[in-house]
Amino acid sequence: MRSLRDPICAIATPPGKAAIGVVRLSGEGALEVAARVFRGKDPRRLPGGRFTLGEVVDPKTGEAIDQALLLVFRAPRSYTGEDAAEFQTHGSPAVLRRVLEALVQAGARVAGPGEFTLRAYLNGRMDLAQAEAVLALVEAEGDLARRQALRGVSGALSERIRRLADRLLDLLAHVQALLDYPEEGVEPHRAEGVIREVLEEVQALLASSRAGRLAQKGARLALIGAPNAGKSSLLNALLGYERALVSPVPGTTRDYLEAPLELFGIPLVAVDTAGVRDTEDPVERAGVERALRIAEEADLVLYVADRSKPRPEPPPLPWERTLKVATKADLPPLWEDPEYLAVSSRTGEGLWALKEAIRKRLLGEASEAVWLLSERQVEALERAKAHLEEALGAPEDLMGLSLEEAVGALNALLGLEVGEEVVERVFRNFCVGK
Ligand SMILES: Nc1nc2c(c(=O)[nH]1)N(C=O)[C@@H](CNc1ccc(C(=O)N[C@@H](CCC(=O)O)C(=O)O)cc1)CN2
Ligand SMILES: Nc1nc2c(ncn2[C@@H]2O[C@H](COP(=O)(O)OP(=O)(O)OP(=O)(O)O)[C@@H](O)[C@H]2O)c(=O)[nH]1
Ligand SMILES: [Mg+2]
Repeated sequence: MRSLRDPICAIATPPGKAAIGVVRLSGEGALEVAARVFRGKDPRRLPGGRFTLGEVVDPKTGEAIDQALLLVFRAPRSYTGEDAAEFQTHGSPAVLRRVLEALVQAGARVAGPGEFTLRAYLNGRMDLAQAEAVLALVEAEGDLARRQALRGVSGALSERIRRLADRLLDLLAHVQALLDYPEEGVEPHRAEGVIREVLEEVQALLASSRAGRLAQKGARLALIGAPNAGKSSLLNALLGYERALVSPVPGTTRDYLEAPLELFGIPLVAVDTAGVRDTEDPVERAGVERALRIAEEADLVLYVADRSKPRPEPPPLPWERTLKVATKADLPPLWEDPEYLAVSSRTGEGLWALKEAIRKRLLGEASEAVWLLSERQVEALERAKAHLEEALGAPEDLMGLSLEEAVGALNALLGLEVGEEVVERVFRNFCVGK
């Protein structure tokens, strides 16, 4: 791993022009480095938590690069836990690049991805689960992902994991006592009760991981049905604006069409497709084949059928991830089926219920308390689960071993006693400057 205390610097704001840009600096000697590039009050004499207005200058030539606000942080009261500084300049790429160069000339090194947060972790400012939550927060696209990630950053998930580990450690102490002093200690069936409770919570957390992934990565929602069923109209109704062409002519949508749609904070891509029917027209055929493939690949399919026409024969669809929708509910129905949600794109009737149904199908009943935020966290909990299951059936002398392994897995989730490779892998995914 790289040196862990030397001064590092990075542009923290996104590439491109903006009103303000931020360059961060952190590490031992950061304020000395800052002093070499700053004309104004001496950063070395500023107390932490203060800012001052001055100029960033080229340390070799003294040329002014830009006006800047300088923020000073003093260890351990900073994001990283080290001495740190931030330069807030005008947000032009030309300025930010020069400020970064100046800092490098003054003795700092350009930070690797996630290196600021890595230091925050190594300095005990946050655990590994919180660091992953920082990553998830930076990457959050929908409001749900943002909310979940923020809970992780503030330590709600870590707190839950720590409580579970504590319970197992208590139990472990009892089991040990039982072995050492067999006449006292715990009844075996009490141990089983505790393990079962912990196991249940672990399983609930694991069940939340699917929802967490969905909130982060979003989902694809495919609208499939016969020509003229009202797919494009439904897409427009869900979006709230006229994205797709609608007409009374069957076969209006020839190729598929994608539109981003945020539903209850979940980032979705809704895909409108060509109406599915047997046809000789090669172009239309290609569209139909595409539609069916899109259904196969979608996270959720809306099978759309017109209730004001004779009931159509449905195409082959992945029914376990399909919601059935009966459209044109404002017209007199020719058929009814309680499995179908009746909606009208024209009046908006049933639209809210459909959105609710989509949310439920995607997120399941996952409680919104805390969610797992990475594959690594899922793996750690899977391991904890396996060892807890092992402990359930085991005689007392072996139960202790399995409990220890389970505690180890929970601790690993928090980044306690994990190897360098694990830590490196977590931070590799970060962006530079975080
Ligand atoms: N300009 C700026 N904005 C930012 C960050 C940053 O690093 N810089 N953050 C980066 O992710 C987030 C805020 N996270 C932070 C967490 C702790 C400290 C910090 O200095 N904590 C000290 C001092 C607290 C105080 O003075 O009240 C401490 O906790 O001791 C700073 C930012 C979001 N906004
Ligand atoms: N009354 C009523 N008419 C609707 C409703 N939804 C769609 N329509 C009409 O049904 C016809 C077909 O709608 P589209 O949305 O283009 O149907 P589609 O499934 O996309 O059709 P293709 O692209 O040809 O596969 C249009 O004339 C719409 O105005 C509805 O809720 N109520
Ligand atoms: Mg259409």
